[in-house]
Amino acid sequence: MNLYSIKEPSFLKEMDEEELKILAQDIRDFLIESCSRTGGHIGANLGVVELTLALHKHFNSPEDRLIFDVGHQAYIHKILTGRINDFDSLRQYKGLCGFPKLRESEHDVWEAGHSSTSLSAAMGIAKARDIKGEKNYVVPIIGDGALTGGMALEALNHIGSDRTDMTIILNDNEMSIAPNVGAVHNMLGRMRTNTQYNRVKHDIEDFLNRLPQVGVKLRDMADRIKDSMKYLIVNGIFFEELGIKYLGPVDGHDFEELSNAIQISKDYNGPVVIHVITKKGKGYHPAEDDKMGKWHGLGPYKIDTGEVLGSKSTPSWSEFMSNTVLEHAKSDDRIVALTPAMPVGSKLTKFQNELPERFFDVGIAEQHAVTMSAGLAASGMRPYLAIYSTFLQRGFDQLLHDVDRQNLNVFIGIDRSGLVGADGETHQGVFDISFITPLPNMTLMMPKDEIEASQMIDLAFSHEGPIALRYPRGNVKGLKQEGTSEILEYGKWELMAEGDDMTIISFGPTLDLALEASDTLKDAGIKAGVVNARFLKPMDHQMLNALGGNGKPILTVEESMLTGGLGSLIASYLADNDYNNALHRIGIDNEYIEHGDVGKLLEDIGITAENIVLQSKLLMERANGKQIKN
Ligand SMILES: Cc1ncc(C[n+]2csc(CCOP(=O)(O)OP(=O)(O)O)c2C)c(N)n1
Ligand SMILES: CC(=O)[C@@H](O)[C@H](O)COP(=O)(O)O
Ligand SMILES: [Mg+2]
Repeated sequence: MNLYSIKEPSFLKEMDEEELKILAQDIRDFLIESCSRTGGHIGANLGVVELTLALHKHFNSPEDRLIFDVGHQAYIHKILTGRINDFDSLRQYKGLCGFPKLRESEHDVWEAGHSSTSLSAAMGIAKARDIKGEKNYVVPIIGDGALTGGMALEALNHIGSDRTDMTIILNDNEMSIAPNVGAVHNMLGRMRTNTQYNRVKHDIEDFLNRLPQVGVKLRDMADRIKDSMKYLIVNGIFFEELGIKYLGPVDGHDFEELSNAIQISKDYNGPVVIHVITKKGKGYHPAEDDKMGKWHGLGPYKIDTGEVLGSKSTPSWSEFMSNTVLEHAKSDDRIVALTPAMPVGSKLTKFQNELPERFFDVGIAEQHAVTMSAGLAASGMRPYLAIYSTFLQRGFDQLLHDVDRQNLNVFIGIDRSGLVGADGETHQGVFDISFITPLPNMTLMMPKDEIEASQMIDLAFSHEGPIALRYPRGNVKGLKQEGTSEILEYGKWELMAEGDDMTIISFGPTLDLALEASDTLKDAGIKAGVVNARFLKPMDHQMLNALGGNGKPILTVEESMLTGGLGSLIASYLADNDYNNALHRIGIDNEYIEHGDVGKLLEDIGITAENIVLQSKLLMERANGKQIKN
């Protein structure tokens, strides 16, 4: 069939297995080709082609609610709900979102991006259904990786005890981004291989069902025998004991098996989990053979070779950070490294290979990772926790309650700080400054380049108390470290350009824009100094007193939320100390920033050299009451 003519999924109801197989192949071919140009989460999607077709065949979306955990595997769902023509713009500026998006389709009933939310969402949606007396199926689709997240386990605890009617699809491909880890993963492994147990269980149930109805007593006894035998033979005992009916394992690439399991679940009154076994990357060799998580999500690639296009010549920030930390760890055996399921993205695999006994991938468990770091520090270790800014949001209470309050020596590498681009509003790393700076004991830094980052890492490992270093997605500048590293003075900002008329204060990558703007402003006769506010906490009060004292206008620039950001902190400091410099802040003003090319997003927000120039002139006019020449 012509994929481009699909408007909604009801046509699937009429399709037989052979037709479905052909459609599955067409969708795979489309995804491999389309993602080769745009990039995207190709691996996860190739694994759920048959599963998504089966779900849309047997359930009636949108009345039945399909809730995708993380949401990175919803491309087939998007195709089946009439969005194939938008795939050229996948994850691009103003284009199709890489995750379910309420405004894109009535079939997207839940937005995500962060993992392990689907079961709690399903519980809320199912409860609302029951209270309102509606009749529909609620179907969360959760991966084996996402199932290890605390929220998912909290939700199972509730769903099982409440016996709320829903069909949980557990998509088990043995992979998180990297190979999945942990005891839940090991347990799923045992369930996967227990097909024999399943057969025995089925035979016993069959035997009991055939027993003549010779009285309640015998029937009760038979049930009890069956219950006690469960411990020996029933697969999925974990779910069954929680009160959730287990069906599986089911081959997720076999339409007949999928159909049978879904039909049984629909007839069952109460929560059911269907354990579906799939192969990540199915049908495309480079992705199918990938054991390292490279094909989980990536940029454009060559289809025939699987070569990823557009690789950079300098190391990524993640690689630089993790390898520098590894060098420290080699000479200090108190240093350990932790990651919540992101060894690939945070580039900790070298650390993992070289010092495996001091490396912990704790799975999708940010809260646990933060508190475990605190525990390590409480026992004299020097933990380094690499965590994406967006995922640290999950661990905020742990950062406050366990790390900061106890003033422990935890070093946090805040990866993907600032805008991340293609993943969009669920993943932008723009809130951490606002939620970290109120914590009394924290130190928070962001370097302008890798040389400064090196100095900050030195400082972090000798610092007493919690300390965090933000670094962006993308690559380091490729600067050469000359001689021995200079020692960074704690809490000191850096004057990068002199200028008597006004001061631009920024930090991290946006400093380059500030320097460029300062140069341009000279043509308009404005001498703008540039300050590198590399310590976001504590701020450099000596420098601020000097700037406050000279009374000249101050412009702040940050790739971060304005509320609680550096500009706000400076404004508060100036006001609290009776300085009345004219001030303007450039940053993100109370909105979520969607997906797209970071350059374009920065332009929209006004984080460009041109806008810094413009705002500087306006600020100078405001302060001096006279117009500046263009
Ligand atoms: C809270 C949170 N932590 C980490 C991530 C990063 N992440 C995205 S997908 C993924 C792996 C999910 O594995 P699984 O649920 O098994 O899905 P699969 O990709 O295997 O289909 C991870 C760790 C995230 N999205 N949210
Ligand atoms: C869906 C998700 O959370 C991850 O797959 C994320 O897209 C990874 O981002 P990076 O590509 O920046 O590692
Ligand atoms: Mg998985």
